[in-house]
Amino acid sequence: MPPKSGHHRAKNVGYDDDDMYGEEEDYYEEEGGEGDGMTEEDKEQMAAATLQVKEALFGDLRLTDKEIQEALWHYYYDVEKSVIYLKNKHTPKEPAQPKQSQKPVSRFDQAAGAADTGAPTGKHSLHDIQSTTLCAALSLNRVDVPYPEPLLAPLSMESLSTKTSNFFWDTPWGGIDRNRMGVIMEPTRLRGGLLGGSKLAALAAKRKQKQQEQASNGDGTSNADKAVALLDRLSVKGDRSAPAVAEAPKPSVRYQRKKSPSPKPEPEPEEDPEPEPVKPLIEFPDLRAEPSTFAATLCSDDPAQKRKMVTFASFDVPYSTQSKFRMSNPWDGPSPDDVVQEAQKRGAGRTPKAKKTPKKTNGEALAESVEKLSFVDDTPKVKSKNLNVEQEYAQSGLKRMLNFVVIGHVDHGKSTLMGRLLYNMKVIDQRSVDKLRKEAENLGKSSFALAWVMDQTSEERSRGVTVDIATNNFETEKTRFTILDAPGHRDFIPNMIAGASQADFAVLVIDASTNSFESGLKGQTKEHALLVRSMGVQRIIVAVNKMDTVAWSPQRFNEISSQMTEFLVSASFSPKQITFVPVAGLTGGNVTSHTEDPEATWYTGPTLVAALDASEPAKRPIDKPLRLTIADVFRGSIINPVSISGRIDAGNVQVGDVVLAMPSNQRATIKAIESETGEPGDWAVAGQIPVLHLQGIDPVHLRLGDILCDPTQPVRLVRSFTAKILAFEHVLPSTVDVFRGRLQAVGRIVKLSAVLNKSTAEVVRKRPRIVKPGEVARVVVELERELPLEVGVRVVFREGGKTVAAGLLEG
Ligand SMILES: Nc1nc2c(ncn2[C@@H]2O[C@H](COP(=O)(O)OP(=O)(O)OP(=O)(O)O)[C@@H](O)[C@H]2O)c(=O)[nH]1
Repeated sequence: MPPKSGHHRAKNVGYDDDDMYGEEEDYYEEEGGEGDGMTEEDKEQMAAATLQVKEALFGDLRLTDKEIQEALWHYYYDVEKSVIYLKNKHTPKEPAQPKQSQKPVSRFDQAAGAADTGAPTGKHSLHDIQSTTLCAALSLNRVDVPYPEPLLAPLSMESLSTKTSNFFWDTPWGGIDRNRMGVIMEPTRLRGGLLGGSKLAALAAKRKQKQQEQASNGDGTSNADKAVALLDRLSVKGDRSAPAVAEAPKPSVRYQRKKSPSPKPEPEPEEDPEPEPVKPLIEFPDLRAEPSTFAATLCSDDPAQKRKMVTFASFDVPYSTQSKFRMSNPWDGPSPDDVVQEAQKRGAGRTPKAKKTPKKTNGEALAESVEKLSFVDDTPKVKSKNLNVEQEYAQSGLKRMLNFVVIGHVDHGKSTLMGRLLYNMKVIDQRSVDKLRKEAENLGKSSFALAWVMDQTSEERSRGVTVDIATNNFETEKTRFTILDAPGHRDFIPNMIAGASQADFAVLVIDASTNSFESGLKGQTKEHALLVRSMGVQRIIVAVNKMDTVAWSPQRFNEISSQMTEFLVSASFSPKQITFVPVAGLTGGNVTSHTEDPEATWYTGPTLVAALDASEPAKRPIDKPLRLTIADVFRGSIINPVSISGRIDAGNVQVGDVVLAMPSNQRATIKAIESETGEPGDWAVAGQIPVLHLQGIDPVHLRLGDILCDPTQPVRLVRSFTAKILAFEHVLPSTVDVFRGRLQAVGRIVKLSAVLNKSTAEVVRKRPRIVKPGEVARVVVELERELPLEVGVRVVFREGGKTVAAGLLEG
């Protein structure tokens, strides 16, 4: 007998036979000692219990002590249970009742009965469906698995024929096509595991077989009890004290152990715990839908089944059901591309037939006509008056016209001086000057008020420097002047060059205040002077400015004059063409009238305006072919969509003339002409800077620096040229930026031909390796792109932000 400790433990929990077997086996091996294993206490307890059982039987049964003790051992000295057991076992049995249904039916028998008959006994319920469906879904086998109580609710015959789809007949998706319903395939072979091929299943099968044999032998009375006992063993027992009226002694393999001396109970039928898997005993109603193609393909081992399902569930794509689709061969006939190409071939050479235009709505017609209107150039053709412009100019009695460029180092007072000039010449009124002064004061730049007469952009005003050429006009009694105010900052030298290229003469402004003149010499004072000379400017007026800051010192004035004369003469200016005027642009001294400052009485020379007026204009090549350098392009005006302004270098123009823009090589007609002062006119001549309103040309073909020329004698586009240059820096064969007015291109000095005499232009030295600053030389230049250049035009070479040389194109 096992010791008590193991006894209690085994009774507290109901285990599966498999579990108990292994567990107990280990246990006995540990305990396996000699003798019956009963302690003295056990023996006493057994003897007392045996007496009690005998008393309880009252001699009803003649039983040996061994039989009684066997029962007591089995029921752990429980006298009551042992008595019941013994009575049941040894009381003669009555013949089996023919109506088993009248007997209390255990739950196991309910399930077993269902398996036997294949017919459920109760009503169809949701649980039925769920249980059977669940079983099918999980185990994929039909086995006699003990179900939880709710799942064993009786099934009706009706449910047998019930399909899963019928159950969902009232759901929104109940009418789904059969071939679109999900299917679970039953595997073709049994799987192992608890629900498929466990010992439990085998045991149940064996028991069922035994029951059938007993029933056939007429011994079916204890089937139900045994079934219940089996069920009880399969569930956890929470209450051992509950009466077990029909409970049979629990069959246990432990008593069959070799070493156990205890009396052996009756041999149980479950001798063979590992029977072969047998056919499932419970046949559940077949609620499965047909497997889907996917499931059949994936799960089924049966190729025939797979084929069947594929055939069953395959369906045509929608449009393939149309006979037209089925019958047609997409490769019949030519491809769409072939059709198009064939049609194009046939249509080649034929005049296209007028398309049948669909009838338009009023709105569409209106929109179309408006669109047409916008593209129709309704500008009337400009007719030329065929004037003799040279004769017109001679007879016009116009004042002579002079353009001058204002140059000098940054902040030496150029714009202020010009502002004062314009103010004194009544070009701008006091109100305008007051307004500018106020604005300048607000920005803390009150001293710049007069400069703002010329510097009109916000950038120029906020930075206090001139950026681009500013133009303005004024007149004296005999001359109409155009001012070209150039920026003094070295960053804007290309703009200064553009201004210088339009000028007849130059006004060089020098700050007379201490150190400013000297610093200017190192800066742009000399560079500007050299540049304008190189651009063909011969006359120069030097305005020694800010004389108020040096108390109109004649010494300072003379000092500056002498130094600058020396330099300018060295730069090829004729002394006769150089004029010095002491001025104060801010206060207006000597600008248009002599200053009243007593310290300035020593100066008796001309005022600035007088010096300007004393200038002689260069000879105007009015009779030459037209050459106009574009200085500005305007677009967007409704009346005049495209306009340009620029100096006429040579020739003349009149309204109705056709001009050629180079290098774009586009023609345009002159629609109207305005003078520098905005007065309309019929013609303009060389030396003037008119505004020309053009038609018949897109503004994209017009850029700053381009040339408008006579279409019959156009300017040449060149890639290589020879020039006579004045060197400002050492000149070597190298890459340079070539400027022609505002036109610019990258070029390379490929050859130093000769160093020339400055006055006579005779060759001094052939093929020099280098040209020194101040020397005049002949060089050959090649350009990266074509520029409109011809003999006599001025070019400037710059390198690394510095002007290295400037000169005249020779060929
Ligand atoms: N005292 C005094 N200051 C002057 C005179 N002329 C100009 N200034 C001042 O000099 C500063 C520069 O004057 P601007 O006219 O802007 O000089 P700028 O040469 O035109 O300068 P950029 O165009 O940028 O090269 C301003 O503050 C002027 O008020 C002058 O005659 N006397």
